[in-house]
Amino acid sequence: MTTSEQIVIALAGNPNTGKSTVFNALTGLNQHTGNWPGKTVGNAQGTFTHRGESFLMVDLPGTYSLLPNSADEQVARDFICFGRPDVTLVVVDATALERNLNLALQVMEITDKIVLCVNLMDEAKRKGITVDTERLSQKLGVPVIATAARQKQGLKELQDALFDVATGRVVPKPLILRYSEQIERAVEQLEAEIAPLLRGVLNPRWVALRLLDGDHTLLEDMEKYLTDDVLPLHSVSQGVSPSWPQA
Ligand SMILES: Nc1nc2c(ncn2[C@@H]2O[C@H](COP(=O)(O)OP(=O)(O)OP(=O)(O)O)[C@@H](O)[C@H]2O)c(=O)[nH]1
Ligand SMILES: [Mg+2]
Repeated sequence: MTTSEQIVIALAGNPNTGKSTVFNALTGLNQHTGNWPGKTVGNAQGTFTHRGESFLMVDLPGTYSLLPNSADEQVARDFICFGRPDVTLVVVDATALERNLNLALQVMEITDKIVLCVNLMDEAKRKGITVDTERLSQKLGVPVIATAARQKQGLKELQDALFDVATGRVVPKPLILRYSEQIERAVEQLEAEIAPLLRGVLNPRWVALRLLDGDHTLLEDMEKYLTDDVLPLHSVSQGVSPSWPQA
C-alpha cells in the first residue's frame, strides 16, 4: 500500500453483529440494517477519510464461518482471500463472544492484517457482561476495539486501529491454532510444496489446511481469481483429501 492508494477494508462478522451499522457510521452511507439475519447480500462499498488517508470499506454478508457451505460464506471468504483487502475488520457481538470468535479465528488463519471490533458493548453492559479487550488483544495477538456502533461510541478508536494496521504502524501477530500432531505433520509437508506456488498471494498454511479438508471450492476460486502462475496447485492437491488419514 502507498499513500496515494485507497486503503481497502473488508468488513466481516457473524450475522446481526452491527457490521452495516459500523459501515454506515463510518461511510455516511445507508446500508440497510435491521434485526434479522442475512440482510446484507452483496458487497456494499463506501469510503471515508481518516488521518489524511482514504479508506474504501466493503460490507460483506454476515457469516458464521468461512467454510463455503453457502453463497454468503463464499462471497465473504473470496473477498478476504482474493479482494486484496489491506485490513479485515471482524465485528463480533460482545454478548456472544465465544460463538463469534470462531469466525475471527478463521480469519486469523487467512491473514495477519486484522482488527477485531467488539460491538454491542452497551448491550453487554446492560446484561452485566464485561469484556477485557486488552487481555483479549494480548491473547489473540490482534488489535481489539470496543464499540457501541449504534451510539457511535468507539468509532474514532476503530478508525485509528484500521489506520495503524493498514500503514504497518501496528503489525498484528495472530494466535495460530495448532491441530493434532497427525494433521500438523501433513500440513507441514503440504505447506512446503504449496508455498513456492502461491508466491505470497495466500497463506500457505491455511491453503494446506483447506486442501486437507477437501475444500475444492477454494481451488475453483483460485482458478477464477488468480493468474496462471499460481495454478499448478491442482497437481499438489490431487488425491490429498481422500487419502489423508482423519484426525
Ligand atoms: N444496542 C446496540 N444495537 C446495535 C449496535 N450496533 C448495531 N445494533 C443494532 O443491531 C441490529 C443489527 O445491525 P446490522 O448493522 O444490520 O447488523 P449486520 O451485522 O450488518 O447484519 P447482517 O448484514 O445480517 O450480517 C440493528 O438493529 C442495529 O441497530 C450497538 O452497538 N448497540
Ligand atoms: Mg449488514
